[in-house]
Amino acid sequence: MSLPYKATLASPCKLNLTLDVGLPRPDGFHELDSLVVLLSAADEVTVTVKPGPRTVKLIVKDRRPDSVASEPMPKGAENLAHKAAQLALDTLAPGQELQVWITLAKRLPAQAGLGAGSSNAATVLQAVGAALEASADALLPLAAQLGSDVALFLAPPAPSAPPAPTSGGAYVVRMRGRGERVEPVALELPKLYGVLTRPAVGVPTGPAYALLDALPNRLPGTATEALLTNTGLAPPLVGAGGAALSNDFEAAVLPAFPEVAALHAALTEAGAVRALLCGSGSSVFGLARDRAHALELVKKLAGRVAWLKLVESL
Ligand SMILES: C[C@](O)(CO)[C@H](O)COP(=O)(O)OP(=O)(O)OC[C@H]1O[C@@H](n2ccc(N)nc2=O)[C@H](O)[C@@H]1O
Ligand SMILES: Nc1ncnc2c1ncn2[C@@H]1O[C@H](COP(=O)(O)OP(=O)(O)OP(=O)(O)O)[C@@H](O)[C@H]1O
Repeated sequence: MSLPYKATLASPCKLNLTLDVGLPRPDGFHELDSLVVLLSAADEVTVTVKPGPRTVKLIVKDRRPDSVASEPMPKGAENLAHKAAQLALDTLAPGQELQVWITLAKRLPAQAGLGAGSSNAATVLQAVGAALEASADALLPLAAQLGSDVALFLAPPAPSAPPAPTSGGAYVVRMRGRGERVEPVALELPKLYGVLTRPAVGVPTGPAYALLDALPNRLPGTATEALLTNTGLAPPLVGAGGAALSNDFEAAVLPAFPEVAALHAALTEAGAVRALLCGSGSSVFGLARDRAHALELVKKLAGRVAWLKLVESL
């Protein structure tokens, strides 16, 4: 262990290309089946691990524009980045005189379905894990304790997993269980471009699942399995009008949140190949044919939506 350790890392957001949500389990969580890519839009996390009295110190620099900054951003022990550091210290270095200092430059909106808080937690886990020379396998159970979405942000994949695509395509993860079971998928997806948008309102995750449960006679989607089995290695995501993309939350969240539905419609009207709700919302992704098309969408929508960003898959 070589201390002090210091790293500044991008903490990216995610996009569920498919999101099939099962019926509620006895523990209240929902069984998921989802294909996920990471997107270029990111927060920035600087982590320092050094000898000293056991403490976790967090500085949050809130860089979110005012238009999407109304959701609370915990600055102390409630912040997922702080929780991740505390959990990593307690589990990986019990009793050792070590401290973790974190600076979180927050750019991504919260309550957006982008998993930004989960990503922050995973980034901190990775940094503290690297400082303490912990194995990737040791971090996975910690991720699951912090939130359902945290594991998917723990890259690189386990050594036993198939390699990520090498042709400049997207790195795709299949997420199952309540979200904690993740495996890289050898899908040769082209790099995806699009515009990521968010209305002024956020959608909290728990209530979004409750809205889904309240839909009468709801049948969980099967888009993930269909995409993997029917289209083999080259899913025509962009070519087929984005028909392979799917999110079960759209049927519940769009009718309940008019601002989200309006944004979804605005993206379609602006010419996106497909407008897709991000996770449980409130962000909406507009899929573009290529980078030039994504830029065109940004120009059309600029000034009309609370937050937007040109993004590409990682
Ligand atoms: C919608 C997604 O973004 C899809 O990737 C995730 O499922 C959200 O994951 P997350 O924000 O990490 O969720 P957690 O913080 O673990 O849980 C928040 C709440 O969402 C609900 N929840 C979450 C995950 C899941 N598989 N089933 C659920 O029912 C539960 O009510 C839970 O209390
Ligand atoms: N580091 C953090 N970044 C963002 N939110 C955080 C963080 N730590 C705690 N939170 C709390 O978590 C809530 C939701 O965070 P997050 O951004 O992960 O939700 P989300 O965009 O809905 O993502 P998900 O796709 O996981 O549902 C916020 O409203 C905030 O109170």
